[in-house]
Amino acid sequence: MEASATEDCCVKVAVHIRPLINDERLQGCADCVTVVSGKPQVQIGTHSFTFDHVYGSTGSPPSAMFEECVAPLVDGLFQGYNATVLAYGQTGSGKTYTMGTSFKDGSQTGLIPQVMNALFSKIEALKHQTEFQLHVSFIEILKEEVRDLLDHTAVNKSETTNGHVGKVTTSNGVITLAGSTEVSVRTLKEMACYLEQGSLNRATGSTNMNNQSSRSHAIFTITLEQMRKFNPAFPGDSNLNDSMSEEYLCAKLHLVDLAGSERAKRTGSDGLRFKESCISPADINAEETLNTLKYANRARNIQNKPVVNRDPLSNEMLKMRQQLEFLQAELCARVGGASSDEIQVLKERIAWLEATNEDLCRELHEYRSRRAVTEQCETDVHVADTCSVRSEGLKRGLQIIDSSDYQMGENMMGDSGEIDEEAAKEWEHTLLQNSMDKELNELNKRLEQKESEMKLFGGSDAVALKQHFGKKIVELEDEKRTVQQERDRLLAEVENLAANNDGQTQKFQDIHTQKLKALEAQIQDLKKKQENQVQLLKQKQKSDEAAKRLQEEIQFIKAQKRQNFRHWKASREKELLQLRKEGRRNEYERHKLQALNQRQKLVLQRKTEEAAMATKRLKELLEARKSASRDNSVVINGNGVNGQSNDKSLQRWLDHELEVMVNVHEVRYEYEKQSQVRAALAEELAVLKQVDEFAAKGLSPPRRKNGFARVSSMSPNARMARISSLENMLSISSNSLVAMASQLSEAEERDRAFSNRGRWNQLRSMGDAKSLLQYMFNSLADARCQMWEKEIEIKEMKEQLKELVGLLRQSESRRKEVEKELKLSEQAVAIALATSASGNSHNSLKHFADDMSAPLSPMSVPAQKQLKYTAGIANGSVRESAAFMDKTRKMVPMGQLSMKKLAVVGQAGKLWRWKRSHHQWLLQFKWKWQKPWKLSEWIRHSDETIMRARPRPQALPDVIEEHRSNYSFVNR
Ligand SMILES: Nc1ncnc2c1ncn2[C@@H]1O[C@H](COP(=O)(O)OP(=O)(O)OP(=O)(O)O)[C@@H](O)[C@H]1O
Repeated sequence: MEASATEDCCVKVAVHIRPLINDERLQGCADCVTVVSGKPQVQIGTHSFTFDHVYGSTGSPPSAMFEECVAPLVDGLFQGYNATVLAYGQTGSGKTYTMGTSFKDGSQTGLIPQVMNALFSKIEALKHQTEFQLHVSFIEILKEEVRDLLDHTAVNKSETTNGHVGKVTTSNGVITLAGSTEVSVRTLKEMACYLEQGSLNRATGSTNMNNQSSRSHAIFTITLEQMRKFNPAFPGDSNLNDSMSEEYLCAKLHLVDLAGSERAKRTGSDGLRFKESCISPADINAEETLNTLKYANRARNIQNKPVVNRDPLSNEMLKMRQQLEFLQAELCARVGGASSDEIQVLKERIAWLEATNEDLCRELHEYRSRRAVTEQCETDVHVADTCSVRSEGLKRGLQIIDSSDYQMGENMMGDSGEIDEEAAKEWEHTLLQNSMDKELNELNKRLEQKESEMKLFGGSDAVALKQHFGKKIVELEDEKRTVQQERDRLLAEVENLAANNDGQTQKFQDIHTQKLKALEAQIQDLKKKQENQVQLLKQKQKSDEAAKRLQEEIQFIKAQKRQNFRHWKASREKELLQLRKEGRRNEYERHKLQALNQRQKLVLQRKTEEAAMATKRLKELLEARKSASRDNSVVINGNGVNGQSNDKSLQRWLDHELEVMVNVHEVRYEYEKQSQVRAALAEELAVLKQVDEFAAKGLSPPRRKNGFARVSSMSPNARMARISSLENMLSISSNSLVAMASQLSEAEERDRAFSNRGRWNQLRSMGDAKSLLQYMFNSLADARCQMWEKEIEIKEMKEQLKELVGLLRQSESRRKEVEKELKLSEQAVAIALATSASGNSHNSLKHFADDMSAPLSPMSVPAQKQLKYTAGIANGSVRESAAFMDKTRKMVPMGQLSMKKLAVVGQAGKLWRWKRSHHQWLLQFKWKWQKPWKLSEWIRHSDETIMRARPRPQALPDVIEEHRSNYSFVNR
């Protein structure tokens, strides 16, 4: 921005929405701020605000903040413009984080470190033509005190005057800080060191002074002085020569980390150029976030007039230089410039240059298109190569897959290699699968074989086979014997024939010999067959044994299988039982949880409705106030109304104001309550989620305090149901909180505006003031009297409560005593029965029965009567009180009483009436004030007590009666 271009400009405002931090997440906070997509617009509840920039959440990324918002200010610094960057927002909204005021270990996240980087880069680029001097100061403002953070002595001495800076205001309104350290810096490292040192001093002070950081403003100021050298004849020429002139500029960049907005309210921010508004998106901070956004939105209307901070002398010189330039230009124009020859030469030169330029452009174009073509070709070739390689690879892969003796090619490269590798893997897989299939088939075959063998050898066929082989052997034996006989016969014949020894005989002999040989062969054959049969028989025996063994094994396996099945069945049944048990427990838990969810939801809904009512009422009151203030101003400005009606309108106005205040108080109270409820819900949700995480990892969750013990034992389904219910409730709570925050912020806003204008502007005369004061006095007196009455009532109620508690305790102890006695008497009955059963005399039983008819204790508690009363809240132990029972028993008809006695009875009657009214009151009190769940607990407890107590006094007389009338039964 040049000095000549100086114009008014508005303060620019950017909103930085930080993410929810852990603490907020733990509190179950929800995001209540939304960014309108593509626009620098923020929405919270029903409110909508537009800024110059929005970062974070779903706005622009925070990393762009420096370039878009602060870098132009750094550029402006080099042109002599002052600038200020302010971080405004509630405590914990991220101001320090955004500014980087707590700069540590070279962290680059904040704006200040980025400013320093940009500053030094620019200095480096300009140092050949400009001389720079940099100074920094770092101060902290807490209330009215200014503390120098670069003063070593200031550390740990915040109570002393050391390090404290005096404020001096000069005549032209510029504020200078006397005594603040302004250190000269030469390098980035030095500057970073000072920032770090100052941050450290601030942090130290903060610990000493109870989190001062959120209550104090921190200002880091960078002062840039520059001595620019330039040639006045050619302002654009940066070459240094003897005729150089100098220009001095000095500008400051203030980087301010303001105090938490809710603590230190508005500060004067004259001359600010840029403003970062940090906000927390958490619903719990909704009210303050709204206030911040409203304030920031208003800040956009502040107008600034930037001025270059120039040395007056160099300013004057610059003006003169500009004038000189202007005059020179004018002179040139007037004189008419150069000769026509020169112009001609120049024109020719221009034409030549233009032609050359055209040629060059054409060449460049050709070259570019050639290059494009070459590149395209190269690309095509490359693509073609790749394709061919791929297709080759594919082919090869397919060939390899087709061939049965597939081997993976190790030298395959590139894409084809990948394809082949994939194919190889696939093939390998197929092979493996085939071999496994084969193996399986083999096994199946063997199994089948075995089974057929089993069939062959086992079963009833085996006996038949054995018989068959036996028969076969016998047949063979017979055949053998026949053949042997035939042979013997033939041998004998041969011998006979040998003895005869003639030609014919020789012939017969030969025939016989041949026959014999054939028979011998037959015998041999038969022998072999016999041996084979024997072998077969042996084999058969072996197979039989094997079959037997197999059979035994099968039996064993079957038995084992049966046993396993029994075990499995038993374990399944056990599991089922367990599951059923768990199911029942889960069901019970589910019901319990459902009831709890329902109850809590109802309570929350009721609270939310109450809050909504209060909020609505507040809204109406605020609207009414707005229109009323308009009416009032009309009335007052009109001056046409008599004093009485003016008084009335002032009184109405006062009542209204007070009502608004009370309503704001009510909404704030509801807000606090709602926050507490929300915190409790969030805590439970966090625990449940933690338990869920542990469960997902198969770990047992850590032990919790009493309230959360049941969370750990919840079933996953119950947990899920509870989580969803809690989330639902949290969302309701969050909406309610945001709605309340919105109205509270509105009320505060209007109240501020109202207070600024002056609350008492409505009062125009002393008469008005006096009358209103009188009205106020009366109202106050009324209120105090009412308060006094209420206090007395409370006191009385407290006393009654105390008394009732005493009575309750008394009757409780009495009940216990009675129960004890009852137990004793039961034992006595049991003993008596046992004694009578063992043949004791009628007398002893009679004696016992007499004993039983007599009072059980000196107090003669009418046990049946006492225990017969109907169950209910009012019939709590108070009614059982011994005193009350005594009084009841002592009542006698009025006619039988003397006057003296009547007086006593009258006293007793009074007491009795008081007791009765007291019990009625107690009944009402309990119904009214007891929490519903306590009440139901009480009912259950009292019912149980009665149920336990009731049968005994009834059973006891029955038993005695039975003993009295059926004595023979006892003897039997
Ligand atoms: N943009 C962010 N991203 C992540 N965490 C952040 C961001 N902004 C702030 N935080 C975290 O929020 C917490 C509060 O931030 P910070 O101290 O900057 O707030 P503050 O407004 O300066 O508070 P105070 O007014 O008390 O000084 C810190 O733990 C910080 O790390």
